[in-house]
Amino acid sequence: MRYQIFVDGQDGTTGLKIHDYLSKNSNVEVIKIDSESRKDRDARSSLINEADLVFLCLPDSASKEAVSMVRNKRTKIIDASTAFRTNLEWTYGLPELHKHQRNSIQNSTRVSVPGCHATGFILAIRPLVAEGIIPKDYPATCYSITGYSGGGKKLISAYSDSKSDQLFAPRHYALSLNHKHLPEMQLHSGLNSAPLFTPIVGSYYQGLALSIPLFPKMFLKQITAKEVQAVLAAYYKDERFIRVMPYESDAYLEDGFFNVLECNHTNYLDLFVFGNKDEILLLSRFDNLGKGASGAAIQNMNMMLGFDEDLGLK
Ligand SMILES: NC(=O)C1=CN([C@@H]2O[C@H](COP(=O)(O)OP(=O)(O)OC[C@H]3O[C@@H](n4cnc5c(N)ncnc54)[C@H](OP(=O)(O)O)[C@@H]3O)[C@@H](O)[C@H]2O)C=CC1
Ligand SMILES: CC(=O)N[C@@H](CCC(=O)OP(=O)(O)O)C(=O)O
Repeated sequence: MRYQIFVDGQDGTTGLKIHDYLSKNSNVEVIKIDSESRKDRDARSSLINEADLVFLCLPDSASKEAVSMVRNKRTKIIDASTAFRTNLEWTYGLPELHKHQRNSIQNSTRVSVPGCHATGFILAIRPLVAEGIIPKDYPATCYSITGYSGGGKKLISAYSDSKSDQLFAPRHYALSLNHKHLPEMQLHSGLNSAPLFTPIVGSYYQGLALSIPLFPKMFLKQITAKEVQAVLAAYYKDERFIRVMPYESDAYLEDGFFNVLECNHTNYLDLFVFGNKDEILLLSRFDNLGKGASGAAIQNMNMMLGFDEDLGLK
């Protein structure tokens, strides 16, 4: 049997990338909406209820509207927006979160895809909170550098169409310190409060690296950077897509610089630990359109439909 799949938001950045993946999967049949009807409520509703699984690749408000249109118990939903990521009736689509999460996703009909920055933060810090190394009330901070495709069609066209010098420089944003990923960062990291988070968008298409500076003197246990690497390596040892890199700070620099693009076009998330006796830096690197969005969405679909979790992903 081939599963019927509909992508609401099929012509957007995340939707198009999901289509690429689906086109290589012979177990699914993609049903499409006419482009000019893509915002027509009745046309969308009809396809949503026809499908076995629907990806929502829409702004939050349109995602909520789509969910309200489901009239049957069969249709499973994977939502890429921020709308349901902290809704406890939904399952957070991060199978590597802890040992029960994969099972929850497999049995769920409503899964939200984590935000890209949130993915990088949670996967790096959560094991250290769970292992009683970092206290729950640790005042965490993090910063991120990301490609402009994370901003969807609007930001992509701003970067592709403009010749403004400003766009050649990295640019901070969310400086009111209220980035939309903060609630999920708090809920799923195990920390009592959200980190102080400052993202930076760069003049390149895709690829993300999120850094978390840490002071071990504020930890519950005394531990070196090298031992932190070992804790993360043990925590993720059976995870196909999380690669905890060996503790070799200098090995990751090319001519003195870190390569943020190395995981592009894959579903890998690489975790690095750098440090000295007084300071530790956790760094997660991945493709914002891969493990940060469409790759993660496909990984969730594979689990929800009973395929191999890595089917079509590399
Ligand atoms: N880009 C990324 O890296 C990531 C994005 N996300 C999230 O995924 C969702 C989609 O993002 P992204 O693909 O980047 O966004 P895009 O802006 O690239 O695409 C969104 C698509 O949704 C369509 N759309 C808007 N409103 C409606 C509606 N009412 N009914 C039907 N279609 C509608 C748009 O139509 P039109 O063609 O007219 O613009 C567009 O094609 C967002 O919630 C975003 O936050 C999540 C993780 C990463
Ligand atoms: C450059 C840029 O604007 N990036 C987006 C990331 C998009 C993303 O992962 O998240 P959502 O799914 O929550 O939209 C941002 O930081 O808001």
